[in-house]
Amino acid sequence: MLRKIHSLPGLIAALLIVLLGITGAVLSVDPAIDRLGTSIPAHLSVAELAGRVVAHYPGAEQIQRTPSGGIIVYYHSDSGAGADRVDPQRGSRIEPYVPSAFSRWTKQLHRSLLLDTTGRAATGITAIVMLVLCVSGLLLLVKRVGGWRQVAGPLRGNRSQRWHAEVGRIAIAGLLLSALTGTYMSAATFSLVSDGTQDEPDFPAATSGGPPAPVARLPALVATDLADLRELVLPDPSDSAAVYTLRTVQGDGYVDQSTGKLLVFRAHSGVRDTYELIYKLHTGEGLWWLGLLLGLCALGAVWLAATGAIVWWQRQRAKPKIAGNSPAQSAETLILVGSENNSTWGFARVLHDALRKAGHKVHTAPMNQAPFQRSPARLVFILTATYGDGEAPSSANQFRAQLAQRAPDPATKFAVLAFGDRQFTKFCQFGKDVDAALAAHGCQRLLELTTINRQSSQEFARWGVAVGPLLGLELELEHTPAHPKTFPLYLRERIDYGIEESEPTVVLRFDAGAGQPAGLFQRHRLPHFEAGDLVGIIPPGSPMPRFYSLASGSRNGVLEICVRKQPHGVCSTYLHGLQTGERIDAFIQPNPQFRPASGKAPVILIGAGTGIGPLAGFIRNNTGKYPMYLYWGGRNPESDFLYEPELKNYLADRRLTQLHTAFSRVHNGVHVQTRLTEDADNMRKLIENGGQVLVCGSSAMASSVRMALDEILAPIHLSVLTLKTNGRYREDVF
Ligand SMILES: Cc1cc2nc3c(=O)[nH]c(=O)nc-3n(C[C@H](O)[C@H](O)[C@H](O)COP(=O)(O)O)c2cc1C
Repeated sequence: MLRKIHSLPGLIAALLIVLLGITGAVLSVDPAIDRLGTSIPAHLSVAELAGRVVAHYPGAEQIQRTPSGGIIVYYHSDSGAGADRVDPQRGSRIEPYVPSAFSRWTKQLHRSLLLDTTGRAATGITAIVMLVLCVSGLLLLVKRVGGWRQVAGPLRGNRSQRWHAEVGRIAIAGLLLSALTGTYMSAATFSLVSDGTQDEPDFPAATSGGPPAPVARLPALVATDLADLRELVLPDPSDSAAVYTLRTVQGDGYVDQSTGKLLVFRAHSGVRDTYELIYKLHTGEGLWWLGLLLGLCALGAVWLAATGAIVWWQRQRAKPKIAGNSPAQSAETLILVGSENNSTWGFARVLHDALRKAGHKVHTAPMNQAPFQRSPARLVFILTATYGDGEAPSSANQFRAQLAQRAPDPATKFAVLAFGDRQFTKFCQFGKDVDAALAAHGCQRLLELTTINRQSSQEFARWGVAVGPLLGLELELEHTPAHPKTFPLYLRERIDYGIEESEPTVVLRFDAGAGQPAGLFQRHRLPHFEAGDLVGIIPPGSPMPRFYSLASGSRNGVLEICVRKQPHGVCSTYLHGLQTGERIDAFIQPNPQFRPASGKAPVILIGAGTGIGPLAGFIRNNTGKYPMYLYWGGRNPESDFLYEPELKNYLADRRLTQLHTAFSRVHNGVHVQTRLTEDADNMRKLIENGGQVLVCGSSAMASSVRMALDEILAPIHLSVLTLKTNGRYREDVF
């Protein structure tokens, strides 16, 4: 619902938001330019200024002070009427005052789209839409990150989602201010609220009628500071009944031209002061720095409209399209889906199709629409993502409450397939909660809960292999989530390890094929990537990409991965068989969470086996020589000390501060977690100094490391969970 409130009005008003954003940003520069060309004298009275101006302009009719402090004189002379910007110190001309036609046009476009009343109404409605977008966007952001406390924390999601949320949270205050003030000003334009400008003072009933005194000596003007002046309208000297009209920040009045007394004065009402404050806060007039900030936020609105449209389109593309969905009333099997960004639906569709092909009558629906009461189905598959910080995704946020009221028949068998990301502290938490809730209602598990990390096609296929026999079927579940366009890579170099241990591991270095003939629009250039990102490689004969952590960044000129040959592994066997010069097809999947934080705090890198790849990449790119400590576990130093020569060079040139290795297949062999425990004092010191931990390797190794570190950190009242919550513990686990 919240998402609909955010995306629908956003999409409808997107073009107007873009237009108002651009024109608002252009206009925001005016106050700063105006302020730049203005010198503001301290403690000058209106009388002094007017005296100086009149000396240079005997035909002066009006003196105006702009919100930025500039002084404009409107006058008539023998050559006609004119307006000049004047120097307040001398009263002499600086330059003719010619308001910019472009600026006026932009203002009209911003206020009324050059369409008069209809346009004003449209911009007013856009301001209200902006208000709705700001509030709903903020609530969505809070939901996304898992609570108000995490609002400033790291953002997750694909690139467009992250950019949308990142710019949104930076610009929200400015956009909210612009939207609120814009809405109020529109309401004032249509007299829905008062702006207080109608409260004019009454013209004085009588004046002294005496001869005009020099303006510089009129007491009411001597008593008015120039900083308070808005406008002084000078009287016609030939009319003895005429008066000065004085408009100031505090109010408006009339001054006798002979006695200089304030004949009438009417202070501005609270309504008027409020309107003027709102006007100032919207335009930045008189607050040039605020104007510039609001201008940047207005550009942010343009960016948000563009990225918001992309995010919406991506979500539409991934929307569920389930063919042959049996009615719930006749279905034998239910597939219930919990999803936020729709990718889980792709997996659900593959399961649906496979079961249908095997003759099952399947009904697939969002978890919030679980038809337990309407359906005779006694087999339920739950495929659900986790969102926020361990919470339900939007299509499942009512599920547990509904379960309490309308639970499935206890004879129902169920299996939960939980989608998540190991980078989160609460990995697949919602799936785990649902699994426990169904069991608590007496339903039987068909299979233990299975987790799928980062939409892994392989893990999904393995789950199919496990589920199939329980249903008396052979379930071949092949699903490849949409991936970016691939690019060719050519093997430039390979370094083989582990042959003696019969555990072949190879470091492969690819380039973009500088020596290959280029097509018309082809460039032999690697796309941008960083060490720690993932490369998806599509082996021949399988549409499923396999992901490998990158050991280099594109700035290193090569794409480097470290691959261990897996028994029966389709892709690892393919990669191990590659000869230099051969081509593969690949794409990059950014993994921005897995990077060393910039700065001087120590970085503790922990890995085993091929997990050294991205860690070696981080050290290679540590050109600032910040403290980096590597703890790495291998099998045998003779055969599989991966990156040995490079690591020695990094130690020598201080890109690496300390290297701790652990080998398991030697006399008294140990694993990497043992090294950590041996070095516990050092480890505690590094963490107390703000250290960050990056772990890469198998999930078994990562879990042993977590246990060892929890023990090491207990005396200083810290834990892996606390470090994870603070973004100081990151894992890349396979
Ligand atoms: C903002 C955000 C928050 C997430 N929070 C969690 C989480 O707390 N635990 C977890 O295991 N996965 C989390 N994930 C990962 C998703 O569950 C995972 O990417 C899932 O495959 C997305 O499925 P969907 O596209 O159907 O929503 C989060 C993803 C995003 C974008």
